[in-house]
Amino acid sequence: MPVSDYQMVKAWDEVLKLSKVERGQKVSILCGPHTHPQTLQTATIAAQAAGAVVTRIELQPINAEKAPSRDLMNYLGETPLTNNPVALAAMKNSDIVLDLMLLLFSPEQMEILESGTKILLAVEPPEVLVRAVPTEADRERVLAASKLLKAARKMHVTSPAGTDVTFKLGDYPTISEYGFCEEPGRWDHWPSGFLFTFANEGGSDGTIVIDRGDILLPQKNYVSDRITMHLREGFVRSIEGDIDAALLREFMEAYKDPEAYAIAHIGWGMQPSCYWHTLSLVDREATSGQDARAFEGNFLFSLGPNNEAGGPRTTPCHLDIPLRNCTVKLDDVVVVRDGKVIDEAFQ
Ligand SMILES: O=c1ccc(O)c[nH]1
Repeated sequence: MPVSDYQMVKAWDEVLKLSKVERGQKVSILCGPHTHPQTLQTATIAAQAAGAVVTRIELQPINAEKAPSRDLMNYLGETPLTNNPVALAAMKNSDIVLDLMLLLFSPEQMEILESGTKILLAVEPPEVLVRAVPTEADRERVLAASKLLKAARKMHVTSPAGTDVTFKLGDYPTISEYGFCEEPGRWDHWPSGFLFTFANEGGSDGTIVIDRGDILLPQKNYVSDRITMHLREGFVRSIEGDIDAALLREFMEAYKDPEAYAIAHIGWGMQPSCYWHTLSLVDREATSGQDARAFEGNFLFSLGPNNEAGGPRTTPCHLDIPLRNCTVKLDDVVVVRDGKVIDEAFQ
């Protein structure tokens, strides 16, 4: 349903409080012509109400000639912040940046975070943001799970559809997303509620079957016939299936970048306020698909860049693929069984 400004301001109030935005702090709101006006206006009001010094930084979009669609995650890495020292300096001098434009997987994002500035990404439409306002409980639950993921040296994922893949772990950090930034230098995404790490270089082997009903992002569609990926030494070596596989192959080939086939982040969803089915209810261009990334019990794997975690790959081709009904095992502990999160594993 449509969201009232009052409701959206209250949602921002909660998120800014959880992010410890205090009187006198410097809040920069990064936006572009595609930013949702209600999100921008209510973020500005809530930041002022928190007593912050508020600056809006509007940047013009780039890469339209390179990206196959308007989706914000269709072409990552270069952003309107690239070669813009004026805006970069403003953000490095802020306590928090509310990113309503999307900097994900960009060197500039890393540079801003290293300066101690917090970055909270929020590009979902207001009705999604209001439905999935984060809570302290989300943070505690995701952090409890991340303790196990940090200590794991192997992830084994299976499914009735035929997925049977093993990832060697330990070389990359674990990233927890729970929708707010309470520590300096932290990046988060509202809404979220999931966690992931990146597989060791060359350490991913086996088969991933994207089953009927599983989701491809940024395509934002439910796969209608199975896609089978064979992985060897960290890269997808073949993508087999019918029309969905052919579309995915052509999408990836268009980037002309071998790094597009590299396994990137792997993890699972833990957000009870996000759902598998909602993608069928929203305008595809209005959402970046966070419901699909965060819904409880998915196994989420991605392909492409891993610079976010200090890895060497910066390919602009980034796919996020959440699967249902998987069983995820860390060393010998099952954390998701048949698509259900096993909370006892994190106690
Ligand atoms: O929130 C996000 C969104 C995309 C992604 O690849 C990771 N986390």
